[in-house]
Amino acid sequence: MENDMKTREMATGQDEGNGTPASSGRSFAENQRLDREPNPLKATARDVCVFYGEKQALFDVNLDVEDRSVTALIGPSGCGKSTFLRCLNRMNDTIAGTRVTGRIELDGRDIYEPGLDVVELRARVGMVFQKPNPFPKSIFDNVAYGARIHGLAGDKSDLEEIVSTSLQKASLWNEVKDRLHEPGTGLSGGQQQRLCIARAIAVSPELILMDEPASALDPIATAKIEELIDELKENYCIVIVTHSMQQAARVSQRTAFFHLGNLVEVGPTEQIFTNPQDQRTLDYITGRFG
Ligand SMILES: Nc1ncnc2c1ncn2[C@@H]1O[C@H](COP(=O)(O)OP(=O)(O)OP(=O)(O)O)[C@@H](O)[C@H]1O
Repeated sequence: MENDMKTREMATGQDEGNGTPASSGRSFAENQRLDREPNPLKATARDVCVFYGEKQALFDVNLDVEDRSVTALIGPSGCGKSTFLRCLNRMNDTIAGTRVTGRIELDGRDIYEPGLDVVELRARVGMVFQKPNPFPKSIFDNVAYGARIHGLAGDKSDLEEIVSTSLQKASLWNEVKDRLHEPGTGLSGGQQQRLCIARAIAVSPELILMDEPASALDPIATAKIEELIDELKENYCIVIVTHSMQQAARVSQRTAFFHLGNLVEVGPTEQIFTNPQDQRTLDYITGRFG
């Protein structure tokens, strides 16, 4: 009971020294209702193991990812959160000596099946990294980049439409509409991260992976990204790696706790933070390790 209260306090509280408000002004309970209907599954992982050369980084991970909701991956440093995230769009393929076993399906289709077009997969599964990484191009060209490569725009006005819609969805349009041809790298860190989200959205992904998307940002920019995640979940499936348990509690509906390469526990976020079933989860969320 004491632990319950402590963990509830941790999850609902604000980041120490950060002061980030709860996203969209909604209460913790409203955001993570335990009684909400589960959404259909977007992705499933079954018995997923990852090896970097001889070293095994993930052990038999089984995880269901619901559509139109946010799944947070939490756990101590080195537990395999980013490794798992990268499995979902086969980014691990780009690291020499990496081997993935098991099965990962997106909409019921094995994403590791021979012959699958990885470029197309990465358009369906967008990624936003810890450090904003705009291309050294204009704001417009950053967002237009993927649409051009994938031939999504029939003509110039189609492309302009894609760029403006994506910037609007990323809550950046009003700040940049008069400077679309200035360099993306000239924006603030928070704006750059929203530009990267707009770039990801521009190719109409179904799943968006975010690897600590706010960890390089100040509290105000962090709050904007959290609000944006909250809005995006209405139309997209989002999986986010975060070191901040408060952030996981604010933005996610489901939370998965990793430890030493194992997925220890996954469930509704409120349950994970108030009534975890595994002692390791409890130890982590009460700050005993990590
Ligand atoms: N490219 C790589 N080559 C070899 N080992 C790696 C590589 N990337 C990650 N690892 C190892 O795999 C394990 C899981 O790493 P991973 O980055 O997935 O953890 P994480 O939970 O995301 O950590 P953090 O929270 O610190 O980012 C760690 O032991 C790490 O050292």
